[in-house]
Amino acid sequence: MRLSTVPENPAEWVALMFGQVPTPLCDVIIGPMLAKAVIAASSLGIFDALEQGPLAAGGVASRCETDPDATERLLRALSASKYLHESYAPSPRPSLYRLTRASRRWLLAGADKSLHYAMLHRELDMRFMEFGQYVRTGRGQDFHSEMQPEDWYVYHQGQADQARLIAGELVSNLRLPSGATEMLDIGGGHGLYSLALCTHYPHLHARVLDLAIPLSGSLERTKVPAWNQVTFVVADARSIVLAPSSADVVLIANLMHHFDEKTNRCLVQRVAGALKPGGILVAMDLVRRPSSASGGQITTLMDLYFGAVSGAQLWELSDIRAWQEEAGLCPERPVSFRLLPDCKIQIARKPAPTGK
Ligand SMILES: C[S@@+](CC[C@H](N)C(=O)[O-])C[C@H]1O[C@@H](n2cnc3c(N)ncnc32)[C@H](O)[C@@H]1O
Repeated sequence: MRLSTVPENPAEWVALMFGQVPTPLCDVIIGPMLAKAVIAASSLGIFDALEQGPLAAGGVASRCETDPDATERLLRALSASKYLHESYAPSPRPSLYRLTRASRRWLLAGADKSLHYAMLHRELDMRFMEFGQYVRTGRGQDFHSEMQPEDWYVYHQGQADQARLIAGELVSNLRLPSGATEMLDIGGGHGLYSLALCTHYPHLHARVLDLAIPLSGSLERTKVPAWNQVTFVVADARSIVLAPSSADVVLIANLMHHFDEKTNRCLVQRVAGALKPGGILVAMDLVRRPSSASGGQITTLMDLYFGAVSGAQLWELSDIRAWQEEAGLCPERPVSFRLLPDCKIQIARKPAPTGK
């Protein structure tokens, strides 16, 4: 999938066909403004204000405690961009605005598949997108050490929103070693993958290791019994000592793209030592395609982004498999996520000792 300029009438369609539309202007003017408008609407509670039904701009403004005229501009921009429907009424009656199906599904803070915090997370990302500086110098920033304490909440919650969409698919693609009880979730942040696995495997206990742990209560931990099987530990994956032969399963999800090759190779080596014989390392990440010729707008931009924010990159599947093999693990066939095929699950098993 990729973003592109979509014509709205036959004249625009013809102009686009004949290369007469200045598409770069659409990308750099419309793209950032739309992103900022959706993020602002999410943070101001505009979508939530419309949850119970249509409202005029004045009604939205009074619920969100915002300026009525400015709110109307935002509502009109969101309607033109298909985030809301506007029912136009000739003056003096005000237009009414209501949620589209996509906004109701993805943008209400309380929706099952809410991406509310994933939207706010993007504001945080934008602070680090110094692509020009990165490309000039080749040096990335250090996103995790430069975040402010208040940023961590949005970061963990935003990552959690994304994880909720695919945690079920991750679980259905894993077969844990029989009798598995110990899991490490390295860079596990919000811990939702651990929770999903502990729900599925009631005898599993997961330890989530991360630079910062989510605030208790932020993920409604008390309501779900399997949270009792999950513990959070503040740890740096680059240096933490992992007890030998202590884990049945180690998950490294969306962390390798923040590390350079040497760090990843060393991490996989230490993980291999920490696995029990027959245990598995589950590496899950967006991967780089060998060439951008086959598309991949999402992955190539993310690759640039991780370079700029962490001085690292998306890795090719072959890199991850090579680190696993070098560590004495046996990589299995990779699995792709249904809706995001460039996100892969690469499992590798530690061989059990062969009997004499
Ligand atoms: C992109 S998030 C992924 C979170 C979660 N694993 C997921 O897939 O949704 C990367 C996580 O790795 C953590 N992290 C980054 N560097 C780390 C390090 N050196 N040691 C431990 N955790 C780290 C971050 O704090 C963050 O929670």
